[in-house]
Amino acid sequence: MSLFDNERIENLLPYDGEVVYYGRVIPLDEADLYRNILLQNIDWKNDEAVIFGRHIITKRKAAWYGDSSYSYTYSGTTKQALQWTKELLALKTIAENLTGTKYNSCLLNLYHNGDEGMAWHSDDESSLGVNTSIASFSFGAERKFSFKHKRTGESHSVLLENGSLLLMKGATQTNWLHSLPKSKKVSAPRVNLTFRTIVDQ
Ligand SMILES: O=C(O)CCC(=O)C(=O)O
Ligand SMILES: [Fe+2]
Repeated sequence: MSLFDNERIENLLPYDGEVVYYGRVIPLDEADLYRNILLQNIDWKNDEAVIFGRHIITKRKAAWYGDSSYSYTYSGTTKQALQWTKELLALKTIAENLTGTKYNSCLLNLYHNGDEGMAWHSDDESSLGVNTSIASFSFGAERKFSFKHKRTGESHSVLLENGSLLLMKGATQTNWLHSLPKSKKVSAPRVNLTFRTIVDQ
C-alpha cells in the first residue's frame, strides 16, 4: 500500500465527459468479504452475445439484478433482472450516497483472471437515456481501465483498486469508449458491479 491510496481523481477525462475515481471506499477486510460473498451467491452465467450472426459465449461471467423485473437487451440477447441480494442493496446505498444519484439496476461482471477482459464499447443503450450515471465497484484483483475518445482517439487509464468506486457520468458514454484490457500479469479474479438507472421501461 502506498501513501497515495484513496487518492480521488476529480475528472479523469480532459473534455467531453466526466469520470470520477473515488479510490478505495470500502476497507480492505470488507472488500475481501464482499468479493467472497459475491463470488458465492450471485447467479453468475457465461455471457452470451450474437456478433456478426454468430452466437458467442464469453469466458467472463455476468449477472443482472434490479428493482423490478427489468429486462435489458444488448448484443442481441435479453436478460431479466433478478431480485436484489442484501449485499447488492448495501453497496447500492453506498454508491448512491457517495455519487448523489439513485440507481435501479446492476450489471455484474466476473473476470476469472487477466485472460478475460472487456472490449472497447460505450454504455449508450437507449434504455439508459442520455448523460446517464454509472457507478462501478471493483473487488479482488486490480485491473487497468481505459477510455478512448471516439473522435480524437485520445486515451486515459486508471487502476481500479480492490474496494474502489468509479463514476462515469455526463457526456462520457456519448463521446468516449471504455475497456478493461487483458493482462498477462493478473492471475486472481475480479468482481465488478456497475449500478445503472434504466429510464424507459
Ligand atoms: O469491468 C469493468 O470495470 C467495466 C465493465 C463495463 O464496462 C460494463 O459492464 O459495461
Ligand atoms: Fe461498460
